[in-house]
Amino acid sequence: MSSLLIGVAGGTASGKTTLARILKESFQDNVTILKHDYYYHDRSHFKVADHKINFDHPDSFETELLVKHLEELKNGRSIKRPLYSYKTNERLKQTKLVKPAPIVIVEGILIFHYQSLKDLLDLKIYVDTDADIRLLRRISRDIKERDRTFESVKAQYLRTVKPMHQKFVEPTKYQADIIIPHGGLNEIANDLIIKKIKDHLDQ
Ligand SMILES: Nc1ncnc2c1ncn2[C@@H]1O[C@H](COP(=O)(O)OP(=O)(O)O)[C@@H](O)[C@H]1O
Ligand SMILES: Nc1ccn([C@@H]2O[C@H](COP(=O)(O)O)[C@@H](O)[C@H]2O)c(=O)n1
Repeated sequence: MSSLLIGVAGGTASGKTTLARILKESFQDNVTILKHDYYYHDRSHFKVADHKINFDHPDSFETELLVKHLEELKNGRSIKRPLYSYKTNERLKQTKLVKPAPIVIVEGILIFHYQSLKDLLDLKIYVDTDADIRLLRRISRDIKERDRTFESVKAQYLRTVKPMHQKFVEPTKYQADIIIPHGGLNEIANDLIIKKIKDHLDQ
């Protein structure tokens, strides 16, 4: 059986990681998760506080490498994925071995932007959460987990995150097979996706 590739897109802090985690908890070793964020270009020479970097533009990622890795996984071969630090904006020297699995979830704000990536996906899910909720979540998360200050989150949001969302992320919503409102813990939507995955595993 070839792997089922599921793409989970949506704005920052919409609940992509939360959905991927719920699917992983349900299907354990049957699920492998790859984040587009692992493939950010190295920007360790900048500090986010400089507000110089645009992390929300499609060119910020090494998407060709992600596409290559997804093809490898789909063909049953392991890959060594990059490791990335949001704290230092750095692609680390080490890599992590990822084994193929029946379900591969790839998640990221911009994954439906690239035709080559979209073509690989068997199911495209867009997690749709209101911008004010996402911003509130992002402020808490970035301060707690990504070593940011309120001022830096605010400046980055206004300078790049919001305009890039409007220009590049939001339009990809209409590329999705399923749009999940109130992303993160939408139980009905999550149950429907779990059912779809079960059907694939039972084939
Ligand atoms: N339904 C929800 N209710 C409250 N907080 C949530 C919900 N879904 C996600 N979060 C929180 O919001 C933050 C961003 O969620 P996450 O799933 O990491 O989003 P994304 O991967 O889209 O950036 C995290 O701190 C997460 O715990
Ligand atoms: N060094 C970095 C890399 C990325 N970001 C921001 O992360 C967001 C994407 O991740 P989500 O979990 O929120 O989907 C994106 O909006 C980037 O601005 C960053 O701040 N620093």
